[in-house]
Amino acid sequence: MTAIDKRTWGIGLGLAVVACVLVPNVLSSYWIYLAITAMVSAVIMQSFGVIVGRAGVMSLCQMSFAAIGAWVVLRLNLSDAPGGFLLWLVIGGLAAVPVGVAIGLPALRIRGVNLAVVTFGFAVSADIVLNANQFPGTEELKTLNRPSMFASNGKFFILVVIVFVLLAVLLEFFNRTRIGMSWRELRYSERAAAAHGTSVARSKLAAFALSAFIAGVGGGLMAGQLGLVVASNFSMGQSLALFAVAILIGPHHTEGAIMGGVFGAVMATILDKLKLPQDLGGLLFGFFAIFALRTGVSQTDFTRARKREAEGRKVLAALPERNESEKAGPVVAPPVGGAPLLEVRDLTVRFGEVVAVDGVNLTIPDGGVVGLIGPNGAGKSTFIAAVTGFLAGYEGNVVLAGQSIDRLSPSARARLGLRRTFQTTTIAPELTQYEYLTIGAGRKLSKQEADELLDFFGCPPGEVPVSIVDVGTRRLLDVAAAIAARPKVALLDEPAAGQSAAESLTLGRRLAEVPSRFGVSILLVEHDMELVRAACAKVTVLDFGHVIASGPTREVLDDPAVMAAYLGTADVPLV
Ligand SMILES: Nc1ncnc2c1ncn2[C@@H]1O[C@H](COP(=O)(O)OP(=O)(O)OP(=O)(O)O)[C@@H](O)[C@H]1O
Repeated sequence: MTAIDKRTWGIGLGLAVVACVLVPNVLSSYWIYLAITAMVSAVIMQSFGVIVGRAGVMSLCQMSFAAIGAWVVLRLNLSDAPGGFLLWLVIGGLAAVPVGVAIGLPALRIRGVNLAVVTFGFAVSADIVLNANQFPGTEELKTLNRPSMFASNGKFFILVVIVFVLLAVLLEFFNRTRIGMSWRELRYSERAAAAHGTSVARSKLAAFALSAFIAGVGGGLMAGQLGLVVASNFSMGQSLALFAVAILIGPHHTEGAIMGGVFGAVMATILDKLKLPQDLGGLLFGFFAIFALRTGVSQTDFTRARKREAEGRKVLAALPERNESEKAGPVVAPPVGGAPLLEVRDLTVRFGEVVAVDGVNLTIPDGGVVGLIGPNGAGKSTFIAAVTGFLAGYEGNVVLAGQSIDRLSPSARARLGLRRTFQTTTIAPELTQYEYLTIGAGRKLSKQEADELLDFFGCPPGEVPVSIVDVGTRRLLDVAAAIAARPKVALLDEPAAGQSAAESLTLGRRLAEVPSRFGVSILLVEHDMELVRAACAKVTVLDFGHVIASGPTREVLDDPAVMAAYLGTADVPLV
């Protein structure tokens, strides 16, 4: 935890204590009740924070999970189950988890609006079931038994604050785990997350499970506040309105969850006082949320980004000027490498009638840097996609360190030591470079290790946020993140796009150094021949999906057939 994090946590906890002292002792019973409503909503907002804010999944059924929590708590209360309210709260939260996972299962195949429809469908079904049935205790008029310590509304407010803080701590812990970090990437790009070794399925299901648990606890707290609940407390309209608030405010940050809770409670009260229908609140939130959905940036994200960017700009302004020859570093002979490490045999990829890769054989030696070149549309990116598992239906074999990996998913291949970068990078702009390197590495990096990597690839200092880094540097950061994982082989797809000729040559020299310095062998797809000459001892040339030449770089690049393919004098496939 950084010093800033510690300070923020200190202030947050201090404010929680102040609220627990002031609210019960200073406010009137009406405002205490409203404060409880706001904090219960804030807990439910935390559940939106996980699924919507972190994982970027459009879930419209969080109130249905809350209903499950409330139902279980009231059922246990009705049968005077042992353990009391606090234990029932946990059980209520846990009861929502399997349902959350079940709703999350379709999320493994669909995303975006389609997934929103699935979750909305569940909310509608839950609505119908809840309206047709009463919550436990309603018929018997048995209201919830609060623990004696938290019996009064003032004391119950303190309990809700404690639960909120405990959940905030749990989330802080979770956000630092591998799965929690992966959510931040998942929100922007599932394929980038998979390329970093994240199991997208596990990561999404974990988000559904955790958010359902928190919503279930929120529902239980609502039962504790009201004594008895009715179906309309958990209607799909409520889910929609809170979803809109979540998009607008960004409850994945603790202050956002509180703001969302307060906003929801206050808006309901204002509408009530003005004798306006509550649905108007949902409508208003929805209207504003459209703007947040369009930009993908919530209020808290925006505020935090501005602060971070201002600090990042200061760091950039203080950097000493370095000329290109200083950055270039030593000239290293392109490494030939030793025994075969990645072997691709007879690889064929078809897209309908188009044969994008046609029986390609290619070997990356241990400790070597091999180039894969060819004109636009030759099949280079398709080759990388197939080898790394992103195109499942290929023919041929891919063997990594003697092990056939054809049946493995992209994330499993990444975890075995096969990393890739993409032609278009989609790094979450809210991350700092340090954070992105950690996600790429899949482990905690020491500051020294991260600094060394960033410096080696010519990226700015780690605390600079990605949002103020130019596109060319983002590509270098992507390469640094792939190397940070210390894979066996990294497959780099045009890493020099967006670089000047001098920067490109510098990158070539650096890549030549990677095997000896980081123990990573490389397949490099590039159009910049100077870079290829600087980095690669061997080159394979593709044209129309076929290998037209392969061998030592200098010989291959001087081959007339290769020149013809590049200069366009060959108007038929060269086989
Ligand atoms: N998803 C797809 N569906 C259909 N055809 C595709 C698909 N992806 C690639 N292709 C086709 O496969 C061929 C090879 O494309 P690929 O992107 O692999 O070439 P490339 O060598 O990487 O080109 P560039 O240098 O422009 O990136 C092209 O004819 C392309 O149109």
